[in-house]
Amino acid sequence: MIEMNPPSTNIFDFDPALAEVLAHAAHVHPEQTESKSLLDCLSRTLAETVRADRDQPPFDRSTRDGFAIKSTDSATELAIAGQIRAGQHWSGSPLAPGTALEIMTGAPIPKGANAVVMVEHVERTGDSIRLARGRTLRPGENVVPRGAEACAGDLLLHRGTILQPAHIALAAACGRAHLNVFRKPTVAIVATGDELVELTETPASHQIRNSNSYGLAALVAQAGGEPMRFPIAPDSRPELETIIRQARTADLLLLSGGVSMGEYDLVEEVLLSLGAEFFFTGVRMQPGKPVVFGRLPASGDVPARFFFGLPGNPISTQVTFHCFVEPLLRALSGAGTHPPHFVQATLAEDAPGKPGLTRILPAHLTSDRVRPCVELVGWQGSGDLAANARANCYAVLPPDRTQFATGDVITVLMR
Ligand SMILES: Nc1nc2c(c(=O)[nH]1)N[C@H]1C(S)=C(S)[C@@H](COP(=O)(O)OP(=O)(O)OC[C@H]3O[C@@H](n4cnc5c(N)ncnc54)[C@H](O)[C@@H]3O)O[C@H]1N2
Ligand code: MOO
Repeated sequence: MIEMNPPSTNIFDFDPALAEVLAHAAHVHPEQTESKSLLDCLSRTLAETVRADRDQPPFDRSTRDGFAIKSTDSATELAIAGQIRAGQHWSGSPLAPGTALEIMTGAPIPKGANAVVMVEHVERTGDSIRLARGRTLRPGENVVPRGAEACAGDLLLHRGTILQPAHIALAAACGRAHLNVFRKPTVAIVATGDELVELTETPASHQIRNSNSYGLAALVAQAGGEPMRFPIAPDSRPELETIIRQARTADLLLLSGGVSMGEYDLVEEVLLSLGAEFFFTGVRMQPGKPVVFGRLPASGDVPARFFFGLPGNPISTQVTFHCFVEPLLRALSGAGTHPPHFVQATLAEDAPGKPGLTRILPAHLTSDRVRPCVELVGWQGSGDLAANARANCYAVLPPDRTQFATGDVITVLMR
């Protein structure tokens, strides 16, 4: 699968193109790690394993405010022998038959008790209680036994986990104020095109603001990379070459624009002159058809580097990022091989396919809590950033049909 072909002949269907990226991602094993304080680890990739430092819960825990009793006593009147709050433990003698201990949520179950009856489910008379009429209590009810969630030493978080708030909370429960995470991969972003101006400049009527560098930087940061924005590269071989030589020091190189058929689309030519191998130079998809994926050889101290030439049209740039760049970037950040985030949803309106092309169109996903529904967002083509901002996902229309009908279940690319 991993082979080198002359650029212009290497056009893939969508699925093989994705398989090609994932095949390369599977060989990526970053090594550099750093220790970070726990809250700085959000969205970073864990470079170690986290084990339970003690049983969780560390004691048989009441899950309700109520009374700790022996379940076999539940039919009788019980004398209240004392109270246990969360943060306390019962230092008196084990619960005697015919007695109950008032207990709060989160408090340890005293010896002799095996269940908790909720305070709302008892009738209290002075210092004694009785289960309310019709109430019964099973052994273990409203109690989580010691170690039921995890035993000391159990592996709770795997190396390669992308740390979400749920993982941060679990690491905190294990007493981990710091974690070892993989160093963020650096990603050079080079926008090409003579028509581009930076945000700080006032564009002339024929000029375009360099929005792709910002869109890509945001996508890179969201996907766990460290964006490095380079100056705009003009459509000139020597200047493009100089910027690519500087940018290849990053772990991954992203170029936008200059990959189509035009006379000034020089990106592939310059990459080839630098010894690049090309895995694909186009994908039968829309938008994003001219997308290029390859690798620059090692040069001096700089190891071989993957690169993507992303089409300059801003929605093509973003769609091809989600489909191809993000999986490789995740691998470079230590998270292993992850395909893009696809889900299934029901089409809420008819949608036109294009035989031979996988269409990945800006769309809006809603859910009526029974099933997710998706509808296309009207757009003016792959330069329409306003339509893209109105969308929250992309509808994936496979290449084998001219028409998709309301009610069809289709794939959706999340972003
Ligand atoms: N004869 C053909 N023409 C085109 C083809 C084709 O197959 N045959 N493919 C079309 C498709 S599809 C796309 S996508 C574009 C991609 O072209 P490039 O990657 O070479 O991009 P450019 O021509 O440089 O720019 C396209 C478009 O995007 C705007 N752009 C570029 N960079 C930025 C940026 N950094 N920020 C904002 N906007 C940007 C640029 O101004 C153009 O409007 O080619 C089609 N043509
Ligand atoms: O990627 Mo091009 O924008 O298909 O339109």
